[in-house]
Amino acid sequence: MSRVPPKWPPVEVEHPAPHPDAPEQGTKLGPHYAHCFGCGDETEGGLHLQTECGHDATIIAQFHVTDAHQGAPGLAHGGLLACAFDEALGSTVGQLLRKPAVTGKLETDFLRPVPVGSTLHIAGKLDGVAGRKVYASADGRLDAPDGPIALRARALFVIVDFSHFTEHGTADPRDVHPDRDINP
Ligand SMILES: CCCCCCCCCCCC(=O)SCCNC(=O)CCNC(=O)[C@H](O)C(C)(C)COP(=O)(O)OP(=O)(O)OC[C@H]1O[C@@H](n2cnc3c(N)ncnc32)[C@H](O)[C@@H]1OP(=O)(O)O
Repeated sequence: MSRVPPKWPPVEVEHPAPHPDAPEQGTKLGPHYAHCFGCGDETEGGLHLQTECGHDATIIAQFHVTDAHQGAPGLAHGGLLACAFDEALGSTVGQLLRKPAVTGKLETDFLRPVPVGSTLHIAGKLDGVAGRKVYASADGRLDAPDGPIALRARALFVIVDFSHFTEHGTADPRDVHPDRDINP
């Protein structure tokens, strides 16, 4: 089976600089929402992704794989790994562009099994913007920032108005103000 990916990004894009308010390199980023399955600290069975701002406009996320994340005995479930990338890529878009966005498309290449007990080091970056479409990608390395690549993912995020979260979800409209026009 060919593993040659299609052209990425699939359309002509611009390469925006990170927003002036994007966090500086080394900044630890807490959960954007305590009940988020990907990063929340009040979700018992969640992924508890821990993210920080890396160098060269990257967002680095660490996912510690536990027994709660198994698919096959001793191995991480692929869907949960894809979820970790969704979260890491969403954080990359939100933190670097400071605009609310949702996942439109997520593609994941699973290159190596990810054992329980390992830590996946995910490095996300922006690949370009075309109107409301934001293209981002990430590599996930096993047990070290320079470990072997276990997964690769590419995603399209679509910039939305904050009302996306109040009309379709239960976000509080009072949370909207000019300094916090990002995902709730
Ligand atoms: C600090 C903060 C941290 C924040 C940290 C946040 C971390 C959160 C991480 C988790 C993120 C999630 O999981 S978000 C949850 C999962 N995702 C969702 O629930 C999204 C559900 N889908 C939708 O709501 C909608 O389909 C939208 C918003 C994606 C798009 O609808 P729309 O607003 O009507 O716009 P629409 O015209 O359809 O699409 C806009 C453009 O994108 C293109 N487009 C849309 N979807 C696709 C697609 N699958 N594949 C190709 N292209 C697509 C369209 O062709 C169009 O291109 P063109 O005509 O302009 O060329």
